[in-house]
Amino acid sequence: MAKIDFGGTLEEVVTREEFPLEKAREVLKDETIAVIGYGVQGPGQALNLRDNGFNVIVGQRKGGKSWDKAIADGFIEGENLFEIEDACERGTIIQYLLSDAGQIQQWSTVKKHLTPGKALYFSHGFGVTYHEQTGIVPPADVDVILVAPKGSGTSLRRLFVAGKGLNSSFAIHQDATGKARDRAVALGIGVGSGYLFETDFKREVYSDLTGERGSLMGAIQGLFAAQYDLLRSKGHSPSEAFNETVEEATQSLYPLVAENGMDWMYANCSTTAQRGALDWWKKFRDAVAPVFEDLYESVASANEARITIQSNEKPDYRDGLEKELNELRESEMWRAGAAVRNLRPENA
Ligand SMILES: NC(=O)c1ccc[n+]([C@@H]2O[C@H](COP(=O)([O-])OP(=O)(O)OC[C@H]3O[C@@H](n4cnc5c(N)ncnc54)[C@H](O)[C@@H]3O)[C@@H](O)[C@H]2O)c1
Ligand SMILES: CC(C)(O)[C@@H](O)C(=O)O
Ligand SMILES: [Mg+2]
Ligand SMILES: [Mg+2]
Repeated sequence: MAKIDFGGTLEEVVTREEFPLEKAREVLKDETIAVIGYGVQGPGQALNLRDNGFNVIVGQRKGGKSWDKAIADGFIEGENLFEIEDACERGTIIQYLLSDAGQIQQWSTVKKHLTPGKALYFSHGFGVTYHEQTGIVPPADVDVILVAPKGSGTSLRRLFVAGKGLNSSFAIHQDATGKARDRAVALGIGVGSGYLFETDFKREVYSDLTGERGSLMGAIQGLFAAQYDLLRSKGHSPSEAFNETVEEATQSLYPLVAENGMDWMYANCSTTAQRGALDWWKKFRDAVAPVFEDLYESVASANEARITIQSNEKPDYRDGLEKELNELRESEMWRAGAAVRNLRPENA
């Protein structure tokens, strides 16, 4: 593995140079990879694996939009698209990509087909780490591995098509065959990862739940809303408030951060902006630090897992979720956002 200096800490990562696609194909040449679930990660991983030349089948509950999407993506019923149980029987590697709640409900079906020597693959440490809540305890004679792309399945596919690659973490929970590590890394390369860094199931789920509730999704909406609401309350127009809060961030400044880091983005703004940002960022950090402490505690105590599982068990959960997403979409800030997006020259 390549040793990389991450800000002073040496870590080993797997790159495409040392583990090229040809090697991944060799490791998995006799495997049937059954991707179970065709929601968001399922399509990204299944299509990338298929395009990379692996033997992929899809298992998905028949009927409904995920099944239809698999058909639209070229999977053929009875050939490489099956009901979940059928695919689990055929697969030598079972990529368990149902929703985390769906994994609990289908576990007894999947477990039946985990015969000795197969591999059970997750893209999240959730089911195994919170086994007391999920009941997911794999049999001892199968490999249990993880490859967790660090981003949406939509981005995994888009970046692959563009010739780029999302980074993923990987982990080995159980090595029953002596091949678990090679299988995990080969699958990580096969699904289109840019590079792979090692973790374990618990660290993956703790960091992932913190990230998505925090700076990736929850905190960012909170920060945007607080600034937008302030500007509106002080008499600024919606277009001004939205542009100064969201549009400039996503369209102008975040791409600069992605390209060359925060200091470089700062250096490409005025000295006035730099003075202010350098003076204020620590105040924001200190204000939210206690919230992040609460968040991590809620993750580590399994409280977040409990909330996720219990809310998903409600029969009307999907309707409620849609209502909450709609509330966000219909808020003034995001209606202003829709208008702003329409005004981008490329959308005109
Ligand atoms: N969404 C992402 O981009 C993303 C990113 C990284 C990791 N992950 C992880 O990947 C896994 C899959 O996540 P996802 O967001 O793609 O899932 P999802 O919510 O899109 O669901 C995937 C599929 O599960 C099926 N499903 C749900 N409940 C079911 C049930 N009870 N019985 C049968 N089928 C059922 C649905 O038909 C759906 O097609 C999860 O472990 C998740 O944490 C997701
Ligand atoms: C895409 C994310 C947020 O990284 C993933 O963790 C998820 O749960 O969907
Ligand atoms: Mg997640
Ligand atoms: Mg994530």
